[in-house]
Amino acid sequence: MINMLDTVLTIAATDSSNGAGTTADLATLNFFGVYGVAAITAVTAQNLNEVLAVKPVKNRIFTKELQALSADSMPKIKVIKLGLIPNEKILRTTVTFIREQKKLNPDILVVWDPVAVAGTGGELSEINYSLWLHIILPLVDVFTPNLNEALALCEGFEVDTSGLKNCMDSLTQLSLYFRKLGAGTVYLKGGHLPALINEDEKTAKGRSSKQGVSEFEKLTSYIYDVVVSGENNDVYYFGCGRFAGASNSTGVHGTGCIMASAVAAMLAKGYNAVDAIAYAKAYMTRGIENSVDVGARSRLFRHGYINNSEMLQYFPYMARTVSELELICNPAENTGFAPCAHDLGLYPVVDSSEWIGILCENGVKTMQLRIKKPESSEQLEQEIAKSVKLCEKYGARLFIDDYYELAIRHKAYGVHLGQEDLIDAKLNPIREAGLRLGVSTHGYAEIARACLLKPSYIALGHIYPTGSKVMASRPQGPSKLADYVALVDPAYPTVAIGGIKLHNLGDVKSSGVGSVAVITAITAAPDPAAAVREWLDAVGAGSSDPAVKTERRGRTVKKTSSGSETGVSKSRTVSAKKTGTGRSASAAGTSAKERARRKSRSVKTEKTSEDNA
Ligand SMILES: Cc1ncc(COP(=O)(O)OP(=O)(O)O)c(N)n1
Ligand SMILES: Cc1ncsc1CCOP(=O)(O)O
Ligand SMILES: [Mg+2]
Repeated sequence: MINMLDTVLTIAATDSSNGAGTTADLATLNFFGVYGVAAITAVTAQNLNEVLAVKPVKNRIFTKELQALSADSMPKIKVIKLGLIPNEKILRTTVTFIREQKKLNPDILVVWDPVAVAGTGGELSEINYSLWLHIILPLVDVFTPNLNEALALCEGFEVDTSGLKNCMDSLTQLSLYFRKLGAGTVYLKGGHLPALINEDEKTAKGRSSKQGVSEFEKLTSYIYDVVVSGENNDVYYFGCGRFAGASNSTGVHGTGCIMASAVAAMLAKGYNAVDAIAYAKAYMTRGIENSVDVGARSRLFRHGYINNSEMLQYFPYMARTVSELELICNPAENTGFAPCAHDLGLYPVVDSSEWIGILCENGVKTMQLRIKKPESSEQLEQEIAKSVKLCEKYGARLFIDDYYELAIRHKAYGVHLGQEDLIDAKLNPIREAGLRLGVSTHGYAEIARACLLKPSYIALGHIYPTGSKVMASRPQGPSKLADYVALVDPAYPTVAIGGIKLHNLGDVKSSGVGSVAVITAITAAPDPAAAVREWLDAVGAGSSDPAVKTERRGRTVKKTSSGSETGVSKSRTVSAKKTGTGRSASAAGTSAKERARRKSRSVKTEKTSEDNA
């Protein structure tokens, strides 16, 4: 169903082939469930081989289009997406219009896809954008150039292609150039990178490989996009396989327009820029993998309604450091963490071994020791050691928050780490010691990062306002929680956290989440033992653990005929393997209807001996 109030205005040209331009923009917006309106800047005669003609509309008509669309009789525009602008007259009118709109509504967002040349090669605009950057970029919230466009706009910049690290640093510098000129989030798409690497470098990089995958292969077998966003210029790397099916063509027609429209749609739906980009990339991968070869130079993108139950296989991976990004290039070594029960059930988070004792005695089977201000390192270690012993005695799963080295030393069941913790944490020792890893996420981009690390479970938060932790993001709410669960389940066990109380538990359970983590609902209860029992009745203690360590789910990275690897094959199993046990009837949110729906899904599940237990 389209939400008519989430309105996106596309300012762009028509494309007679409907592969790109305003009609493709409107199609994309439609498939994302937002309402699209268009102000046409030019009429182009194009097909999948070439641009035959570009005819700008008269500035007088263009001005009238904008006037009509911003009238009170129309839904309020939330996002403006800029595509092909053929000449300076139209550009001036556009800039004036955006300034006026931003004055009237400071929340309006602008996405700019700097179209100058068609994918098939034809010149589309007579504007020298380099001269306009300082005027346009301060008005732009998300700037989405591809590498060729970015290099054309930053004359003299040379991308360092000597290895993945240097290359990512170089793309970050290029993105920062646009940020300094005023752009909000810069989303630099790196698909054109291989064309910048010369033959000599190929052999040199092949020899310099340490891990069996040459630097050349790393740079050419995958696509890396760089996103720079936020006050601190936070860097996000998005990586995905390269689509092998496009090798006989110039690519898929219209991807720049469609991608920018998908980002605009997600912004209109209220997602932040980085989450919008993560989801838009998944939409792109699905449409590109299913694109149609009609025997022309470029292929036709295949649109479709978004449906989270099938989107995980198309999701990009996100990394915050280049060493994390390397995991994409070494899929065989990226084996993932030990699996845990698919439904962890009630999951109280407490700050002392005394609390751990109370939980164990009252039948809780999953819990976390989260000590934020230890009295001393000795006291911290003693508390961890004591808690591990208690949980061993009662057959309960104990996750240790943050202190993974102590968790390894004392052989806890698992560790819980947040997005910031992951930047410095050494994950190999956790994996090698067989401890489970739970990872916090707060939206699509962080889920994309969690999926790269292949944790034992994914925590989704914070669902409601919480007084137990200062949060950088907004509460997700139960509807987004349901979307996230539909995306990652059954590939990963899920845990909901943040502000969950008995009065909102029904909505949380309806999402199908496998576990509910709470702090104050139990620790601030007048009778904690009674509260634990009440919560256990409502949520359940979760299912039992898998009997044996099974193969971690992950993308099947297929070799293409040229020998390069691609993670884009249909046969990949990113969402296909459920390594946990079957769901217990009392598991959070698992209604009979929901279980039946999941069973009928076409995902293969891997049974363990306990599935039938
Ligand atoms: C189950 C669960 N989910 C989320 C968190 C939060 O972890 P993190 O983001 O690292 O924040 P701190 O708890 O360390 O403050 C959690 N601990 N447990
Ligand atoms: C640690 C943490 N991480 C996300 S929300 C949260 C606090 C949850 O506490 P409460 O259940 O009291 O809202
Ligand atoms: Mg933490």
